[in-house]
Amino acid sequence: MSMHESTTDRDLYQTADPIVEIRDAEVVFEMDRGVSRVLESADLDIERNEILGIVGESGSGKSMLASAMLDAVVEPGILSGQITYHPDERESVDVLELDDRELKKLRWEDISMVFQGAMSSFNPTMNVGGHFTETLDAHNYDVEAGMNRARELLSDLYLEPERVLEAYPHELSGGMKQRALIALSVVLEPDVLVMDEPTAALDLLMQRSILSLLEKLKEKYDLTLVFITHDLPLVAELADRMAVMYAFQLVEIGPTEEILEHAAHPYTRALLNATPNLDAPLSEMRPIDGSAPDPVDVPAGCSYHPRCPLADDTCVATDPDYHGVSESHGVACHHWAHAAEEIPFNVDAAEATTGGNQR
Ligand SMILES: Nc1ncnc2c1ncn2[C@@H]1O[C@H](COP(=O)(O)OP(=O)(O)OP(=O)(O)O)[C@@H](O)[C@H]1O
Repeated sequence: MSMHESTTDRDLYQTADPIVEIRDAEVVFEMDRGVSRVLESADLDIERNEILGIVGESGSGKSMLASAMLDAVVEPGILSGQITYHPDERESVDVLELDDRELKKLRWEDISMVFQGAMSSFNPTMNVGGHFTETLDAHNYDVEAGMNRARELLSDLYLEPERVLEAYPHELSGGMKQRALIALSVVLEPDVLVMDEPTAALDLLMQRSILSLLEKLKEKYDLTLVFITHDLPLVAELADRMAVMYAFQLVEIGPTEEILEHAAHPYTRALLNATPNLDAPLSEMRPIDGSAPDPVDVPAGCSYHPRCPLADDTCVATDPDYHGVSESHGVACHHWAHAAEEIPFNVDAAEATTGGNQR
């Protein structure tokens, strides 16, 4: 898929006031068994103050996209493309041109990211308060003012500030640790908070309560939120827009409600049909037939063709361009216009996207 053919194509992933612009972002790993392209020509805007959900199966490249945004792709991965951060409408920062010191600043003070499994990144020998003072100190912030902000954030997240600041990581439950980590991630007042699988290690009740707390935090502190997840119900509930990844590419982008009701990519429709009910636990999801491609051996043409019921010779031969389903809804599929008709939502998915589930 290539998304830079014409102005019309660009309109599909461009937003009015982007805080981050990702253009033609690619990540490759040179492996013994060949070149592994784990992010392919990704084009995406993150709109100021939106909640964006990035969804897709495990291994589809979601974390790579997030790491690319912060120039944080692990060695020996090679990132190319253009990442631009706009602190405000008129200012532009070329993220891939920043030196180490500037990058460190960007990653805490502008675009903060909670990595997958980050709860274990707390230093077990340091109490939670120590993590806050160390972070504030490392960035030359006024520690006293910063700790006041930390206390306020912790209490916004329904934690007892003094108790939590004195506690060592092992003394906190998973949910408490996750909330303390969120407070730590935003203590230096970033504009954007990127969360990779923010609730994966938590039970369902804790997941939902953390999400509603994040929503509150977003309003109070004017944050832009990006969720990377395979939890479709989470995205349905929270995100203003969603981006769907399949095989290291963005295959559909648009307003969440529009995609839930009129998904135009066969993969998105399969993903929605695999979710029995957007309120149901993820464990009840039915798998999609077939398996995701190996990054060293991605099928030619449309990479979804081996699993797609609509695939024909065109799909085998040609990588689809981006098409506009509406002004703000784009899809990379040759057969997008017939997808809804050919792949109807099953009853559960239809119920979940139209009735029953108030979004
Ligand atoms: N250090 C690495 N070296 C080589 N390949 C890697 C490395 N890290 C990840 N990959 C590969 O990159 C691809 C995309 O991985 P990524 O973690 O972005 O997927 P994901 O969609 O976030 O998956 P998950 O939901 O499981 O976190 C996968 O095929 C993965 O095996």
